[in-house]
Amino acid sequence: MSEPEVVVYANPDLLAAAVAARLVTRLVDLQAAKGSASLALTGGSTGIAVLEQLHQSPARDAVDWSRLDLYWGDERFVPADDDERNEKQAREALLDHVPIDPKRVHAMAASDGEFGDDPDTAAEAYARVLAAHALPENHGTVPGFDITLLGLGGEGHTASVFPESPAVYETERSVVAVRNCPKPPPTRISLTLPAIRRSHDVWLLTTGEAKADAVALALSGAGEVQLPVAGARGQRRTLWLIDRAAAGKLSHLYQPPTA
Ligand SMILES: O=C1O[C@H](COP(=O)(O)O)[C@@H](O)[C@H](O)[C@H]1O
Repeated sequence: MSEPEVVVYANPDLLAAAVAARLVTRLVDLQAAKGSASLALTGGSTGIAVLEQLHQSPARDAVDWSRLDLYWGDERFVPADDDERNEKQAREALLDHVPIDPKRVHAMAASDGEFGDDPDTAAEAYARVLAAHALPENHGTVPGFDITLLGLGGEGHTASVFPESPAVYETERSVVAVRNCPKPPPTRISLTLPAIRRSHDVWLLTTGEAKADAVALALSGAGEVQLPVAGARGQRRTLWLIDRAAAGKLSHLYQPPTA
């Protein structure tokens, strides 16, 4: 498992543009090296801002979108056309604007979808999707995503794994239903921390002073039960890509150079 590395950007706009550029470079390199790439998307303000930046960037055409598998780290369990849905936001920000192969877009079910209004059934179905795409070298039932993008909450949740919730104790399942979330909407589907940790790279994206305590705690050895984001690590690389405000309670070593 990799140790966290931190990159601090001066402001949220710069962060979104720089992460979009980093994504293009990494996806192009992966596709050149092995033909295709896999990316797990996040919801949340910073993750969606990155997708919007990618949409605006001419460099997006360097990616072969037809050779990309897309997954989600979590989903709000609402109807398909609900504006809260992470998939809907990602489609509007980017996916509707690039020539992606629809068969390679692996979204979690909506509450009015084929599994009905039962998040447990929808979570089990997504676990089966993951298992079907796991390769022998993944040694299990989860694909080793090349890149997993994650956000975090001020209380330390990541994906939809909240502090002290049943999901944070899950060690067997790759995907779980989550109920009674402190952040609305209350019902969600989420990858578990063990599934996230199968990723090659985990990129944690966040901005703003409201996240500064969680960032500082996660990077100073907090436990994942109290602060789930502390348990989000990649096998190859764990990158914290944050703005100056979110880095406000870290040591000066993490601060960007002053202009
Ligand atoms: O609800 C969610 O929130 C988190 C963080 O969102 P942010 O707007 O505070 O950046 C996100 O990581 C997660 O995917 C999403 O479902």
